Amino acid sequence: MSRQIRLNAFTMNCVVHLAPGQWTAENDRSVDYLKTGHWVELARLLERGLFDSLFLGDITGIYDVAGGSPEIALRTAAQVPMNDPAPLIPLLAHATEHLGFGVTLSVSYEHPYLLARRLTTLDHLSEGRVAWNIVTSYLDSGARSLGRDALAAHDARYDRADEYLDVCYALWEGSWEDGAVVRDRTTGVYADPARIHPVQHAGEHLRTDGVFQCEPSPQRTPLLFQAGGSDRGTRFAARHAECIFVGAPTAAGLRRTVDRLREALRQEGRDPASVRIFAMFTVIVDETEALAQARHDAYRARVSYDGALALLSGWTGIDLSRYAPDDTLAYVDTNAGQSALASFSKLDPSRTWTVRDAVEFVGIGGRGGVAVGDARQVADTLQAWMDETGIDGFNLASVEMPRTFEDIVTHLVPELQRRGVYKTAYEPGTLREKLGGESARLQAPHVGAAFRHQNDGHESDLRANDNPAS
Ligand SMILES: Cc1cc2nc3c(=O)[nH]c(=O)nc-3n(C[C@H](O)[C@H](O)[C@H](O)COP(=O)(O)O)c2cc1C
Repeated sequence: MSRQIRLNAFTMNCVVHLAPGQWTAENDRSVDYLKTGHWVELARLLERGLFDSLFLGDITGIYDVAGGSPEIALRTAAQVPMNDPAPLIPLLAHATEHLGFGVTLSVSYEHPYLLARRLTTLDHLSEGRVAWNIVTSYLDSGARSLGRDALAAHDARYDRADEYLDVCYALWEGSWEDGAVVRDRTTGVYADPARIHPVQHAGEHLRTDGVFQCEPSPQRTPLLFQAGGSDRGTRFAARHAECIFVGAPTAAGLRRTVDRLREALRQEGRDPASVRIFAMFTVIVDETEALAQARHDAYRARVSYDGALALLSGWTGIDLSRYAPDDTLAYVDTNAGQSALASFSKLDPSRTWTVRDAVEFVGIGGRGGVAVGDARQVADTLQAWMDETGIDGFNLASVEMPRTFEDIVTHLVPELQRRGVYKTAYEPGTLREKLGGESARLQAPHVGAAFRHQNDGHESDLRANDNPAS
C-alpha cells in the first residue's frame, strides 16, 4: 500500500512569510493577519481539509543582512512586521476540534521555566494539540535587540539548547507526579504536596530550583518539532525531535538530508521510522493544468526580488546584495543557518545555483519544492517526492492567502483520498497520538521520558535531586 501523506500548513503571524510581493494582489488577504476572523477561518478551512496542524514559524529580530540594514525587509514586509504566534493558539483551538498547532519558540532568550509554563498553558487550553518547534535563533539583529553583543556561536547555541531541553523535561515530566492533582472538594485538597517535586538544576548554562508552576497538561511535554539541518543541528534533532522539518529545493538534496537524519536517529538508539519528517513545499493547484500554470505565471510576475533577497540573506547570514546576480553560490560555514546555504550549494551537486536563481526560487515558497498543475499532477509529484526521499509529509506554505489552502482543500485533498494515501477522518486523542504516537505522553527511548518521576502511584520518597536534570 502507498504511504500515507501528512499535511501541515506552514505560515507565520505576518504579512510576508515565503511569498514576498504577493500581498499586493487585490484578492490576497495576507494583510488580514491582524484580524482574529482571518485566523479562525483559516483554521476551520485546514480542519475541513484534515490537516494535521497549522505550523506557525517565528523569528526573533529582523532581516538586516541584505544591504546591511533593515531597510529592504521593512519596505517589502519580508517577515516584518511579525506578531507573536502563541496568542493565536487558544483562539484557534476554541474554533476547532482536532487541528494541531505548531508554535516556534526560541530557547535562546528566555528562561526555560517561563517557556515551559507558556507551552503547558497552550497544551491545556488546546486539550493536547500543541507542538513546539524548537529553534535556537539565527539572526544577529535579534541578539542585539535583546541586549546581547552578538548571536552566540552556531554550535554553542545547540549545546546550550541541549541543556535547556533537559530543564524543560524535568519541569514537564518530573515535577508533578501523575495523581498529584487531587481536586477533592470534600477535604479542600487541590494537590498533594508529597507528589510534587522541586526541580534542582545547576548546569553550565542554566540554573533552576523550584516546583514547576503548572499542573501537568495532556501531553506534558508538547510534541517536539525541530528544523536545523547542519551537522550539529542534526545531532540535536536526533536526540530530541519527534518530528523534523526540512527544506530543500530538489528531491535529490532532500533525500540526502533525510538519509542523514535517519542515520543520526539510529546512532542515537532511536527507531529512525518513529520520527516523522516533513518537507517544506508549495502547491499551486487548480481545476486544470492551464489554470494552475496561469496562476503560477501571475505569481512569478509579482515576486519581490528584493524581499526574497532580504529573506535569503537573513537565512544564510550572507549579504547577497554584494554579489552579482550571475555569481554562483558556494558553501561556506556561517554563524546563521548553515543548512539554508547548503540547500543551494553542496546538498545537490547535480545543480549549481546563481544568486539570481536562488533568490527567484526563494520568492515562491522559500527553500522548498514547488508543484504546479491539476490535482492529479500535483498528487503525482507529492507521491514521487515521498517515494524518492523517504519523508512522511509536507509543511505547505501559501503563495496567495488563503486561496492556496482553499485550492488544496478543494482539489488536492479529495484526489489524495481517492488514491488512498490521505486520511478521511482524524484519529482521536492528542496531537502526539494523532501523529502515530502510542500515548499522549513521551515514551522511552526518547530522552525526555527518562525524566518522568519513577514513583507514580506510590507515596513519594524521592528527593528532588534524584531528578536526572540535576
Ligand atoms: C524548514 C525550516 C524551517 C525553519 N523555521 C524556523 C523558524 O520558524 N524560526 C527560526 O528561528 N528558525 C527556523 N528555522 C531555522 C532553524 O531552526 C535553525 O536555526 C537554522 O536552520 C540554523 O540551524 P542549522 O545551521 O542547523 O540549519 C527553520 C529551518 C528550516 C530548515
